[in-house]
Amino acid sequence: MEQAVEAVGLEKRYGEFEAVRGIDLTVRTGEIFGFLGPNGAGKSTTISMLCTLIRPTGGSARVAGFDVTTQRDAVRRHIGLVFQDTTLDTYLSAERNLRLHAELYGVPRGLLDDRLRSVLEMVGLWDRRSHKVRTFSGGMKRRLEIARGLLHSPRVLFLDEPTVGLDPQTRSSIWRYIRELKEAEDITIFLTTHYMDEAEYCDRIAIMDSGQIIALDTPEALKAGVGLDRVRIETDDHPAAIAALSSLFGVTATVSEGAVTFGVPNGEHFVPRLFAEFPLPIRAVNVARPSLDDVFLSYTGSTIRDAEASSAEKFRSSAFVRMGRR
Ligand SMILES: Nc1ncnc2c1ncn2[C@@H]1O[C@H](COP(=O)(O)OP(=O)(O)OP(=O)(O)O)[C@@H](O)[C@H]1O
Repeated sequence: MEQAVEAVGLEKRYGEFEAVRGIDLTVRTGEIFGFLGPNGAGKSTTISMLCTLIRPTGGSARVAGFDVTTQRDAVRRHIGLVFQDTTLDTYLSAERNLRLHAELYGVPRGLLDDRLRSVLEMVGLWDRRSHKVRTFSGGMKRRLEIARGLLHSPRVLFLDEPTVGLDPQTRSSIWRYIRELKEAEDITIFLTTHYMDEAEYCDRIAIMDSGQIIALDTPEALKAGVGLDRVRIETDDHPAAIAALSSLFGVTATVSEGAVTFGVPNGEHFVPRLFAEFPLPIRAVNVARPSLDDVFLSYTGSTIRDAEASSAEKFRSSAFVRMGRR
């Protein structure tokens, strides 16, 4: 069976700046594939190249079997898009928006009514089909966009940050639809997110940082690869605690978010030893299995949140320099 997405050395440069640095990637037909990374990592740029919205400056990619540079129309006919900014006509009804899209994509008339009903039912909007979109909440609009993206039965559905800006309840309902979709349709879903918890729902994820894929596997395998549980302890004397941890157990600890933090291979076996042998009072202890944030941390040395904060900082200081130069 052909792969849903295949990229080889895919690259996008803006002048000197390499937004995407020659990535290799294969997405299997039928999987939910997530692209995870901090703001500015290159996720949207990659997805835009795969959707033929921007042209690569190097490498190649095929989507649904078609080349994104030389067979752009064929790629477009076989994909659905849901992007961050809404492109719905809010003065029209939900159904009208979908019918316009169907015309654009040449959905056969004989199939349209059934298809319209099935996608609107899938996202729970069949009863609201005749309402104007401007009366819809943010979550309903996003669901309608997902329905629209599916209307022409695409082979690959691209979702760029499908839940950004939505409240937690709406986010989880969007995810319910995405998972149901995978059961109901013969489709591959390729999405970007910077929410760790959402990446957990994907069959496989690629973690992206500074234009490169730094890890690619199932969420479980990536977390298992970290190999260490994270232990956090609160004490009255952090430097003494760090020294004791090093001399007694040979672990290297640091202070993170106000607690002494370190990794050990088997957290639940380590904690009883800690209480038995540790020379200082322990006020609180917390043990956690590795998260995807720990995966990111182990590859890049910083958390996704820190990476985003530092890229925002870089942006602010370059804006400041630009302003100063005026
Ligand atoms: N048209 C452009 N010209 C110059 N630089 C660009 C352009 N588009 C994107 N970039 C830069 O490319 C880098 C990657 O951007 P991209 O939007 O792909 O990141 P992202 O991972 O999708 O982040 P976000 O979640 O914020 O969209 C960023 O540093 C961005 O500033």
